[in-house]
Amino acid sequence: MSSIVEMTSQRETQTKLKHPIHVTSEIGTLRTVLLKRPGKEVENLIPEYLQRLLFDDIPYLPIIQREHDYFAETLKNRGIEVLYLEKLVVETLSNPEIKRQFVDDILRESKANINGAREVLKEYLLSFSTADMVDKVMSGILKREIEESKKTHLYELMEDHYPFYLDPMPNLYFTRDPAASIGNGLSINRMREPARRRESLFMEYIMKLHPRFAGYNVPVWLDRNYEFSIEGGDELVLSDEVVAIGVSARTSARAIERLALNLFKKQDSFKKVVAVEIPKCRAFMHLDTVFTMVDYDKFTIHPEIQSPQGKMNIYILEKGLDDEHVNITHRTNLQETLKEVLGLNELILIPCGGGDEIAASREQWNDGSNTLAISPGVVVTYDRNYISNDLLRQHGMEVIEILSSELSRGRGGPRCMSMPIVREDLYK
Ligand SMILES: NC(=O)NCCC[C@H](N)C(=O)O
Repeated sequence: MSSIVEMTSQRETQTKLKHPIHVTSEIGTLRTVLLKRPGKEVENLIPEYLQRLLFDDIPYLPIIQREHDYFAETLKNRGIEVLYLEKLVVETLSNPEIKRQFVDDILRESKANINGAREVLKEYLLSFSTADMVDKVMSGILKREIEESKKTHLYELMEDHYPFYLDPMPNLYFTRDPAASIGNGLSINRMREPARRRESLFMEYIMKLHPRFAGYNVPVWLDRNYEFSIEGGDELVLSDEVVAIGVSARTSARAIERLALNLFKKQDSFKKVVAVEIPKCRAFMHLDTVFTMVDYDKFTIHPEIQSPQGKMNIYILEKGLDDEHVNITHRTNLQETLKEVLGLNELILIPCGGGDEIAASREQWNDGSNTLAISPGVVVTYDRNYISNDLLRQHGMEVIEILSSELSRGRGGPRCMSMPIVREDLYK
């Protein structure tokens, strides 16, 4: 855990920055990013519950950690400040009263599995140091961890039935999804899948109570109590005026419209929200699994999101007559729509896997389209997607490859594993 001195100096750095969150594009030079190092939560994945926990296989912990450390080092070597979610949460909960409140909140949201065991679990969690308690909450609590004598319900004694009181949160290393920085604020998301819904509680606490963010009135464009779901993998900040949002298996049209209304009302630089409908399937769970921005005028795309005629369902939302209405217009051509909203004459879509039917499908499954831009034309990608990476290079990109054998098993790539906190503005 950081010392007060470290936290004070973090706060001084932030004061100089004026806005602790500042993201006005997908590609502006990345200054600060939030990651989560995969931990014991990954070892609590078992075959019976893989699908429910949104994994396709069980990563090998020492290797996934090594690969993640390599990712973090790659970013640090480029001068990017890396913040860790787990560390921010521990710092946020340093006050015992806040820690108790957090334990109450997390247990309430884990209600499906704890039923009558809440008091016992509360006592159990509070018996740990804050760092160990946070680790427990993230990695899950097994029924066998609680003394037999404290179990008063039949379901608690059925060890071979369902093993967890608190489910593990193995998707936490995909920091992109629970919250998304947009302009000087963020959306703290109601996540679609029950397996991930608790994840955004951490960000709510951090924004309200961590000294790096608390007291700066960081605007929350949409909070996690909103009834319709949205996830950060669908939220792409194309410029300081335009946000693209996927209408996907995870993100609802209603949440997009509400976010657009709030943005237009409260951060008036934003003029357009482009809603891009993508097929609702596991491989394409978010817009950023099939489409990312890599340079001012270049994007990756998985060709399968377009019809054979190259058509899609796209809607542009703009400020309406009053604060409760948006104007909506329909488009069908992604390339033309991007040119229109970004004011460009030319724009290149770089197809995943070079557009080859097999390579595109294989590399998209392993997040070949999911690039993290760290400045215009410089992207971090998985090494395994060699066809897509070569094609990016042929288009003049600098491609920084990271290790990907185990990280990719969770179905997310470098963009999914990172939440930009501060990016430099683009030159206009
Ligand atoms: N932005 C992203 O596409 N994130 C990847 C999330 C993968 C995770 N296993 C999930 O299904 O939510």
